[in-house]
Amino acid sequence: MRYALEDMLVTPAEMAAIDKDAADSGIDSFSLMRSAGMAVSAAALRLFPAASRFVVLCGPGNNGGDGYVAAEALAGSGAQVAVYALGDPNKLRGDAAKARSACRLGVIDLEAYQPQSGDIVVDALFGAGLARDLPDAVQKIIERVNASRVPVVAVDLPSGIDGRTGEVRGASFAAAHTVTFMAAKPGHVLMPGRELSGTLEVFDIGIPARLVAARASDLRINGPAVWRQYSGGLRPGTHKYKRGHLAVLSGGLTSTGAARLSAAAGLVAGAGLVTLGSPLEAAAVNASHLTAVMLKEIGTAADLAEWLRDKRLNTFVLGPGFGVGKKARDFALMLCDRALVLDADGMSSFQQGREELFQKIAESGGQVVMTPHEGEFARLFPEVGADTSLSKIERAQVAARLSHAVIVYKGPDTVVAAPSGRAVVNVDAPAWLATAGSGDVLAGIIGAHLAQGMPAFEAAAAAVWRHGEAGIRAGRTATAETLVENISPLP
Ligand SMILES: NC(=O)C1=CN([C@@H]2O[C@H](COP(=O)(O)OP(=O)(O)OC[C@H]3O[C@@H](n4cnc5c(N)ncnc54)[C@H](OP(=O)(O)O)[C@@H]3O)[C@@H](O)[C@H]2O)[C@H](O)CC1
Ligand SMILES: [K+]
Repeated sequence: MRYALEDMLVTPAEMAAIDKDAADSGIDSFSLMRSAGMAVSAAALRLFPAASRFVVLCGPGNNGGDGYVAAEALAGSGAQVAVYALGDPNKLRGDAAKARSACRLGVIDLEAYQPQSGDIVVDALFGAGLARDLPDAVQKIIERVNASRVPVVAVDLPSGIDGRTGEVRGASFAAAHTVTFMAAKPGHVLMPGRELSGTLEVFDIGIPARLVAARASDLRINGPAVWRQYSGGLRPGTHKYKRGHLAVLSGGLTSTGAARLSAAAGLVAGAGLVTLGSPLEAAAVNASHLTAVMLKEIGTAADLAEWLRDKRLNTFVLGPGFGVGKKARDFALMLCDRALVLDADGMSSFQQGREELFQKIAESGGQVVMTPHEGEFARLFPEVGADTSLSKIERAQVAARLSHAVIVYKGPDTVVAAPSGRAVVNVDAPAWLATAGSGDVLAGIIGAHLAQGMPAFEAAAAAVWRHGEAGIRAGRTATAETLVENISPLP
């Protein structure tokens, strides 16, 4: 069996258990620290060959231990190196104490460090063991370094980033590059940790991949490896190939554009047929803008019930521009037993009465995907949104469990979570993807995948990835329309 470490996400607690398993299996933990420190030294030399001086900042734990190994290796390569330590280096324990005594350089107190032009900082203050907010004195040093614009190479994580949540604990270095070990951590992919980590290098220090995989939960970086086994069946010529019929429900006369964007995206993303269900008052305006997308008059719950007698109608998008209120609630409850993307107003309509929706989803066994951004998430799951002890991944997992739906928790670090706890974090979205109508396009792509028979989790994860790729292709001046034009085939 092959374990793909490249897309795995491992929490600091899981990593600590993996370290222990490695030691229990007879692997020498100091040799792991040596590999870690050597990798950091190699990265620093590779990225900054013209540095006048490497300044290694060492903390009180094993992250500091990696720093002493790196400092010794940098000095051994002929570079100028200075080491500054937090706390008394004589109090280091275990492997970190060993690394300190194998380093021939003198150590200066951390607070004395004044960044100079030409310095490259190697940040080995805190890594996976950061347990609380940083002390004020350390925050001051970090702010001093950040203000000086001296480049920082972080060991494992930029000090101050919580590896589980990506949150800043008081202050954090803004690293140019981070070298982490064996697998990326949630803190490297969740904001603001992702931005503050700079470029990320995952270095294999020699822990067998099977030990990592044995402790890792079902948490991944989103990419084709997560859903390729299903996208293969979507290609013309394969025996599973079907294109499905996607239905998108339009809002009233003055808010029809959002649903048309979803419909257009659904068609480009591969749904065989797309029908816009429109209230009569908006039928003319919709008709004047549609060509390949079909139009059907759906104004009332009775119209919808009649339409639903056609069991081939397997997938719906409800929410974009639809309007908040009873009609949206009634429609959503009628659609829970089909594949349903509940977006925007479709979700906001359940700020009150969500229990009925969640129960219906659980009972119907349909494939429901909900796509909240931060504000919608807080409306639908206020108690989860307000729990600051949880990471964004954990909030999405709790919401998925509560609602029985697949949750696409949108943002620059979109998380897709299933009720089972399975989750992916998306990392390919460019900043300019946050443009008006972008969410409507995403809802349409998810709908297209569901219509083609992809399971809800994979349909959502693949859509989020494809939406990000469309953003990259559309470039900085992307609009919702150009996003649709730039949806490319699924890999
Ligand atoms: N397999 C691997 O990934 C390997 C990783 N290595 C490196 O080891 C670190 C993790 O080492 P650890 O000792 O567990 O943790 P840290 O060095 O990050 O920090 C622990 C010490 O820091 C103190 N601490 C924690 N938070 C604070 C804070 N806010 N303010 C002050 N001090 C803090 C903590 O003290 P406690 O009182 O909480 O015990 C510890 O003294 C990993 O990141 C890698 O770099 C190995 O080298 C190789 C294997
Ligand atoms: K660090």
